[in-house]
Amino acid sequence: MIEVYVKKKLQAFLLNVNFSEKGIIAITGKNGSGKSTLLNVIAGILKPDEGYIRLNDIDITNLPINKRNVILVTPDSYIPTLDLKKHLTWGAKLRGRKVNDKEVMEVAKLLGVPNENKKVGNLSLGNREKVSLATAILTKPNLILVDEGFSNISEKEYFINIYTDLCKKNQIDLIYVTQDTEDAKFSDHHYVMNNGSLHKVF
Ligand SMILES: Nc1ncnc2c1ncn2[C@@H]1O[C@H](COP(=O)(O)OP(=O)(O)OP(=O)(O)O)[C@@H](O)[C@H]1O
Repeated sequence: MIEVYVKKKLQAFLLNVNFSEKGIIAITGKNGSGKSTLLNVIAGILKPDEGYIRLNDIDITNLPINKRNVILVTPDSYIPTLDLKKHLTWGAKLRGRKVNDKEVMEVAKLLGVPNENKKVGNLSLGNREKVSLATAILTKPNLILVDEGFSNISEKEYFINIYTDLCKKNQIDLIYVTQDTEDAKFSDHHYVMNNGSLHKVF
């Protein structure tokens, strides 16, 4: 369960949101409407001017980024020089979660992460996105935030369905931001961001 009531001013732009949901949440909206700003505030990269963020009843507003149990995935949140298997185990270990090889293989197979020992930077764009998203799942945070992280994946529908199922099975809330309104159909709740404010569609 994620509860957000925040205000954040960036020059002429004002983010002003208030929502409370659990499960799979899609946020769509035009360029510059404030989607990334909201994810950055929830992840702790930007500090709100006012308000709070609660995750599973815990106030995380003032916790440092690595203590929130939240992972933000952007199209470039991977380490290009790491080999694939190390990447999948590294992300989790860094956050204090030991994953065994069996678990890594299972998640990688389910998500169609390529089974070759290349450096992540040498994979295709879509496969790099899969590696970032798989690493996030293996860490088992309370919340995953995905900022346009599905855009280059081929068979996107198939992938998002499996990814959202995996989140649910692991009791991970997921907020994904996309400019493609069609992508919202995979969510339990859909919001549109318009000029810093959220409007609920379903
Ligand atoms: N560091 C910053 N300083 C000042 N203004 C900023 C900063 N970051 C973002 N903004 C402004 O905040 C507004 C929201 O931007 P944001 O990137 O959150 O939108 P978005 O919906 O994610 O758009 P996009 O899809 O292009 O990423 C924009 O007007 C942007 O110019």
